[in-house]
Amino acid sequence: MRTLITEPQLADGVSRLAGEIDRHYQGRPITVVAVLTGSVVLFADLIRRLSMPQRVGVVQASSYRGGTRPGELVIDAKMLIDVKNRDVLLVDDIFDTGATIAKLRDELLAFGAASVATAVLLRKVRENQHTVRPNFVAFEIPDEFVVGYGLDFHDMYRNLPFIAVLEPDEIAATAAEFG
Ligand SMILES: O=P(O)(O)OC[C@H]1O[C@H](OP(=O)(O)OP(=O)(O)O)[C@H](O)[C@@H]1O
Ligand SMILES: Nc1nc2[nH]cnc2c(=O)[nH]1
Repeated sequence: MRTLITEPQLADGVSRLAGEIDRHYQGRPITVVAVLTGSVVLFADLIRRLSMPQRVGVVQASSYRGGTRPGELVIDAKMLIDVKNRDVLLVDDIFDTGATIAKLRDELLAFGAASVATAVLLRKVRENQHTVRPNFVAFEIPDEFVVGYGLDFHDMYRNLPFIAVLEPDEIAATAAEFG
């Protein structure tokens, strides 16, 4: 695999992201919502760097089940805490097509959120992206399938402390063993 973003670079990026979010909210309380599963590593690091009072919740969204291309987007909001009249910060690991963020944003507004802002670690620079853009982005990356720091392939690699691009032979071997 080829490292794209190292562990120290990730730490700097998350601190930068937290600084931007802090400056935006100016100490106002927020409800931070993690998009499971990919955002768990970013989420744990980010919320500890934010300085405003926070309510913390989760929602699940999944569309890349076992592949490098999106399939049907399934959202499970059973574990979501009440967001009515709250300023919500939705946190995800990556904005690729943007379908996940766009749909979740609409759902949170439909649940009565007062506002919804979105923060992502990575935004892919690619064509055919949703026009709804994330408000806070730590890194822009090229259009390649990445893993690590929460991002998976067949639920593997989420534990890597860096972001890497998988080589074609690793994609084939991982699919053969864990697919
Ligand atoms: O911008 P998009 O094209 O919608 O892609 C981004 C989404 O894809 C990944 O989730 P995935 O469906 O792989 O589920 P996971 O979080 O459980 O890995 C990632 O965590 C984002 O939520
Ligand atoms: N692991 C992983 N999941 C994604 N979901 C959308 N894009 C990506 C990606 O590049 N890597």
